[in-house]
Formats: sequence, structure tokens, C-alpha cells
Amino acid sequence: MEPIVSVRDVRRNFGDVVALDGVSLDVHPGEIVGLLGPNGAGKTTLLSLINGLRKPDSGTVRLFGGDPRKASSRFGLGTTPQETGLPATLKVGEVIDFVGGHYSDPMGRDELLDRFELRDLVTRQTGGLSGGQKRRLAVALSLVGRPSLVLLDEPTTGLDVEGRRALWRALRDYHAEGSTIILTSHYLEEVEALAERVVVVGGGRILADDRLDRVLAHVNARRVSLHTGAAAAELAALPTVTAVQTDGDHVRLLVSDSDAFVRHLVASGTEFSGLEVRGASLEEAFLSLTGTTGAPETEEVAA
Ligand SMILES: Nc1ncnc2c1ncn2[C@@H]1O[C@H](COP(=O)(O)OP(=O)(O)OP(=O)(O)O)[C@@H](O)[C@H]1O
Repeated sequence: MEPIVSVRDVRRNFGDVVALDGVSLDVHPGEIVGLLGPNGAGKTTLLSLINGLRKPDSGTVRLFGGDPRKASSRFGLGTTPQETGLPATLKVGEVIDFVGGHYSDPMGRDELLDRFELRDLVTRQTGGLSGGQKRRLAVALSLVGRPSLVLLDEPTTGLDVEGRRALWRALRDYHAEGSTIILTSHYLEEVEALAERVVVVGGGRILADDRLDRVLAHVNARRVSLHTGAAAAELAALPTVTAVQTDGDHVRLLVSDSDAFVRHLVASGTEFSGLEVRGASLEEAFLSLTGTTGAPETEEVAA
């Protein structure tokens, strides 16, 4: 099957800032892909290349097999950027009709309102909506043209729990009907709720691109810290260890099951002190994802 989106070795700078540094990504019809990464990672820039708003300095981007800079390539695309403006004096229903007027077979007002649980707001002027209500409407509008590909940049920022869940339900349902969705998020929870495939972006590069369950296995990792004279290789051989860093006698490990690790550490007779166990941060999980699979990584850290 041909990819809907094909990004090949793309670089994009803004002055001295390297926003994307050799990114390649294929997205196939029916996928729902979460782009996850910290501020400034390059997610929005990647979306702007896919939707044709910007062009890469080098590399290629194809959308539905064509150049995304050409309007004809964007025919099946629906998108909601990070920030949107709505005409303040129009009512919600009027905005939906107005946007729908640009498409040959738009989603009807009622259908859209029902999908996004916005029916109560139909006669309200958009200028009087709360920030969260505006955001829900803005995301809803990306579906008016019944797009086969939807690009959403941080769709639920500013939404309360119920608003977020309503939006997730709407997107999941739309995806189940056969569409492809690419969304960015800072929130692991959001990606977990929606995406089947997770692309971790950091520093303009793709750090990981894998099934959600495999990414989560890393996020469930625990960080263990202890002081010991034992060799790093000995510790790396203990069960569930995925990464080892040493700094003199201070050793930090990423483990997937801290209980099992500690049991085996004690049973091995290794002398240690100052044992601490805590959840690995997302950043650590991302870093562990970049390591080679199989044998744990061992790294000496300069004191
Ligand atoms: N128009 C621009 N001019 C200058 N620098 C830019 C521009 N757009 C993006 N950048 C820089 O490129 C890098 C990537 O930014 P980008 O917006 O793609 O990141 P992001 O992952 O979407 O971040 P966020 O999660 O904060 O939205 C950042 O360092 C950003 O400051």
C-alpha cells in the first residue's frame, strides 16, 4: 500500500536553529500516529511540511503521492493548527455551515455537532465560548470536509477532562470509519488514548518510531540509583536491566521491573548502599528507546 504521507531525509532550519535534522517517516492509510516530544522538538515544523505550509531545505515530502505545496495534493486533508481564530460574531452553527460551504460533500452541521458533543452550543456566538469550547469547535472543523487524512497539532491543549475525552471519542470514531490521523502532543496520556503508533521526536530527529505498547514498556521503566563497587557489566547482566550509567561508584540503571531487579541484586550478594527507585521520566524513556535493543547499554559518565 502506498503511503499517504512520505517524508524522506528532511532538513529544515530557521536561521541558526535546526528544527528538523534528517527526518524520514511514512504514514499509511488507516494509521493513527502520535508525534510525541518536548517543546521545540520539531513536531509543528514536521506538520507544516506535510500540510504544505513550509518547504524543506532539503529532502522530500509527499502528500497523497504529490507535492503538498500544490492545492490539488491537499484535497483530502483536514487540519487544525496549534492556534486558530474563529469569527467572533458568527454562531457555532453558522461557522460550521460557512466552512462546509467550501466542500462538495461536507459533513452536515448536526452530524458534526453530535460527533463532538457540541449541540448545546449551536446558537452561541463563537466569541462568547470558553477557550476549551473554542478548541473543540476548531478541531471539529477539521473534519467538515470528510478528510481522509487529519493533522492535529496539540488538539486538546486547554481542554478540561470531559472536553478532552469527548474529543478523543470523536477522533477515535472518525478514525474507525477509515481515516488516517497524525496528531502531536506533549501528553503521553493523549497519545496513549488515541495512537497505535508513536513517533518520538526530539532535537529535530526521530528518536523512536514504534507501536504504542512497545513505547509504553519503556515508559514503565524504573530508574534505580545506588552506590556499589560492582562492575557495570555485572549489574547490566541482572534481570530487566535496559541501561546502565556509572559515575565512580554511583550507578544509575533503567530497569523494566524494579522489584525483580532488587530481589536479584540482593540474591547476588552484591554490596551496595543508598538504593533509590523512582519512575523514569518520559525523557529517560525516550533516551532508553534510542539505545540498541537486546543487550543493555553501558556508559561511563565523567565525574
Ligand atoms: N518560524 C520560526 N522561526 C524561527 N524558529 C522557529 C520557527 N518555527 C520553529 N522554530 C524553531 O524550530 C524548533 C522546532 O520548533 P517546533 O515548533 O517545530 O517544535 P514543536 O515540537 O512543535 O514544539 P512545541 O511542542 O513547543 O509546539 C524550535 O527551536 C523553534 O524555536
